[in-house]
Amino acid sequence: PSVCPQLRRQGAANASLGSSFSSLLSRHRTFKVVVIGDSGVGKTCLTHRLCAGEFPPRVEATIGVDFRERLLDVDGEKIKLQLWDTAGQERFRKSMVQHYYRNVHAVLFVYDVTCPASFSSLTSWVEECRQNVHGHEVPRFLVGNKSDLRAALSLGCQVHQERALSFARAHNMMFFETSAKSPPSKMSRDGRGGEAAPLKRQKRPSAGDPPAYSGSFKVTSTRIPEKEPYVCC
Ligand SMILES: Nc1nc2c(ncn2[C@@H]2O[C@H](COP(=O)(O)OP(=O)(O)OP(=O)(O)O)[C@@H](O)[C@H]2O)c(=O)[nH]1
Repeated sequence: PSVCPQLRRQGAANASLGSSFSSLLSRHRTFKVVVIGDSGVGKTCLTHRLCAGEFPPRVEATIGVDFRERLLDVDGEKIKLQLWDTAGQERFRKSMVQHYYRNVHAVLFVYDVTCPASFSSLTSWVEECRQNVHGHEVPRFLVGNKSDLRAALSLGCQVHQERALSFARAHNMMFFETSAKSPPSKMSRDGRGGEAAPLKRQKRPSAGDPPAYSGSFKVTSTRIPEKEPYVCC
């Protein structure tokens, strides 16, 4: 049957209104989380693990920034975590720094537990964050990565948890230690990398205390051979 052009136009307008309304409903709140730290500490591997559920078979130095997303269910609400995997090398990041921190909701400072130099650099990463995040406090997290390598190293070459914990306290951060490569399998629940779960509370936080935890990201124990070993110091 033929439909008069006016009705057809009206129908099309209703359909388009309906589809934009439903896309509005399915839109999730998005939280921008920026991941910062020296080159080689494992920012790409951690964010890949969190979003793809595996340790990446090969990685290259990040240039500028890579984006990864993960949908999370928080108290029944779906939220989108937008992870900004930033370049650790100065030459690949210098023009981008302001963009990293614009409208950021949380910052992850990553160091390598087997590389004390990457821990020493944290002071300048924290300072960079302070200079670029204006007007509001953002939650900040300290993440010690590559804990799977601890056993193979002498104690002198490692960053001790107590040291990291006191840094976290001094800078009002939560602290987690983890491995993007082979995390503790007992923390795995859903087969994907995901929520950070404190393993052991170091000290009960009180109103005056920064929240400090030692823990692990909940990730799978899939093992994929690395392309080439990364040497820190
Ligand atoms: N053993 C072990 N190796 C890791 C882990 N995470 C990353 N690596 C290795 O560390 C090296 C550097 O990892 P990336 O994720 O590229 O480091 P990045 O911090 O993103 O480096 P930039 O992109 O240069 O800033 C790679 O060889 C990874 O395979 C980990 O948890 N355990």
